[in-house]
Formats: sequence, C-alpha cells, structure tokens
Amino acid sequence: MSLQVKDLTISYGSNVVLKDINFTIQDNTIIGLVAPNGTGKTTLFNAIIRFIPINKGQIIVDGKVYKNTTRDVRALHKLVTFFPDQAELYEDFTGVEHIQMYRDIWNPEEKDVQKIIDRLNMDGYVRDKVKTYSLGMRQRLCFAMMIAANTKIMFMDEIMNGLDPVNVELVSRVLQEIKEEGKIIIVASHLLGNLDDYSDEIYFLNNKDVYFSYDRKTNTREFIKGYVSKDKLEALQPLPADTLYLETDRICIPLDGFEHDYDRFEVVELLRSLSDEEVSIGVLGTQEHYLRIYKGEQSLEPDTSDGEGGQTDEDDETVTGYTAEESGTRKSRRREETSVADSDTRF
Ligand SMILES: Nc1ncnc2c1ncn2[C@@H]1O[C@H](COP(=O)(O)OP(=O)(O)OP(=O)(O)O)[C@@H](O)[C@H]1O
Repeated sequence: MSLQVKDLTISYGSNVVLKDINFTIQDNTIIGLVAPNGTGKTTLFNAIIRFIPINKGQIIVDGKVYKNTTRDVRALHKLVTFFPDQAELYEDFTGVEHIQMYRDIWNPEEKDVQKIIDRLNMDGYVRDKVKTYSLGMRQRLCFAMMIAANTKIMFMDEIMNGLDPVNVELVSRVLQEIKEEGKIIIVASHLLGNLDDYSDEIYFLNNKDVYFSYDRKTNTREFIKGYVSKDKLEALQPLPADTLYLETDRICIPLDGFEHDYDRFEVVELLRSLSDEEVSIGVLGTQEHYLRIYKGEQSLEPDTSDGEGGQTDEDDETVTGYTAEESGTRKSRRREETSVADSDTRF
C-alpha cells in the first residue's frame, strides 16, 4: 500500500495554506507531522480525506487516483480514518458502544473488541457512560475507536492530548505494533520528543509546503548537545563546521568535527562547566530540528559588545531575546523545548 499526495494546493478564499505539496508514504510507516499552530496540519488531513475541496492536486492510493466523486470519496473513506474529536463522543453512550460503532462501520468482520479494551487497559471504565470520563480516558477511547476501525491509513491529530506519561507510553507502543500490520499512520503532534519514540520519518510543514523531512533511520550523525549562553561561547571556540546554535542557547556540536576522542571529552567537560544543564551525545532530534526550522540558527560569533567579558544579566537578556519577567522561567522553557532524548548518552 502507498499513499501519494501530488501537487496538492489548498486555499481558504484567498488564503493559500498549502501549495504544491508532494510526498509518497509506503506501508509499515509512521510519519510524525510537525508545525506550529495554524500552519496547516489539520488542513492537510482534511484535504487528503476530501473533507474540504482541493484547489489543485491528486490523492493517490496504491496507484489509483481518488477523485471528488461520491464513489471515490466513499471508497477512500473505507481506507482512511481520522482521529475522532472528543466533542464527537456521545455522553450517554458507553466506551464499548463507541468502539463497537467504529468496528461496525469499518471492520464488521472483527468480532472481538475485548482484546482492544485489554490492549489499552480500559477494562476498568469502558462500560461506564462517557459523561463520567476524564480527558485522558476520553482520549484513550478515541484511540481505541481508531484501532477498532483498523483502516489501512490512519490520521492521528494530537492523539497524546491529556494522556499521562504511562498512557503516552502505552499509546506509543500500540502505534508501533499496529504499524507492523501494514499501516500508514500520520501523527500530528506538538509532543516532539515523543514523536522520536515511534516515527520513522518526520515532516515539518513550513511556508505552505513539506519544508523539510528527515528519515530517522538515516539520521545517524551524532552531536554533543548542551546549553551555553552567548557570552560564554568564546570558551568553546574554535567550533567545528555544522555546529548548531539555537534559540534557548541550545548548542549541538558534531562529534565527527573532532579528530580525537580526547578532544570530544574535553568539549563535553567544558560544556558541563559552562552550564548546570545536562550534556548529552545523540542524533539531532525533532525538537532540535524544530528550533532550527521555526526559530532559526543564532550566530556563533563571540559577543564583542563587552570587551572585558563582564557581561551583565541585562546584556544576556538582550542577546537571547528574553525579558526580565521571562528569565525566571527560562530554564524550564529550555527543558520543555529540548529535553534530552531517551536514546542520548547523558553526562
Ligand atoms: N474552515 C476554515 N476557514 C478558513 N480558514 C481556515 C479554516 N480552517 C483552517 N483555516 C486556516 O488555515 C490555516 C491552517 O489551519 P490548520 O487548522 O490546518 O492548522 P494546524 O497546523 O492544524 O494548527 P493547530 O496546530 O493549531 O491544530 C490557519 O491559518 C487557519 O486560520
């Protein structure tokens, strides 16, 4: 199975949201779809499933073009499901009834919904009415409904919303398991670190296009990753080519930029002494790519505004763009935006 999007353009009136988008996804694949709010992730899903009119372009599944005819759209809707919005749940129905409903529409030959309930650890509440559910319980129900539908192509918009860490892990694991059943799954999410746990490839939407994508299997170049404020950058110079210096003072230095291990260790030690935040070694993750793409790279040139090196707090705030009010939350913002990935080696 393959899903191909060809030259897709979508506008709302004069507002062109997506322009000439092209990609092909093969089965057994999870794509992480990343972009800031309002970039067009939901629009892309809605267009592929033909919930909204397509200005230009084609949706092709397994070589067949699905046009905007009743017959084609019906056939497409048998192949694709879209993660239900919690607002679509019926308060007076039970979770089991919702799961059965999705099973009956898309996958009636499946008799056993209990195995889905067990798989998602929902036995304790699934026979109660939805109106008694918390946010996270509803979210797990929406996911269970997708599993019951069992379509070849699944669009998951913000599936982790409201889930606690244990359930984020559970849903991430089940996503990987169902992928192996020959599915094409696209997950739009702002939980960037979590996307690295299960996605095969990450698409970043920007400037109305799939601006950049990277395949996590071939993304193997390792970096020393840490934090250093602009006024302390000089201590690390000279830095190898391809060093990234990102917003939140995140620095990523390619390991292959050093000839000897002892040079690498020296940089790790130096980074540790320059900041009290964790230093790690690993590949660039979605979080780092996100900062690079949407917030840009900062200059590695040493700050020469204070020749004596005695930089004040005020100077530091000016350089990095934080206001005095924000400075107290700065460290937590860093952690939120670029936490150390599970696969990284920590120091
Ligand atoms: N029905 C609509 N009519 C007009 N404009 C719309 C409509 N739906 C979305 N838009 C616009 O299209 C753009 C993309 O919106 P979309 O909902 O696809 O973004 P998104 O990336 O999914 O955002 P989020 O992360 O907030 O869910 C936005 O500028 C939005 O205002």
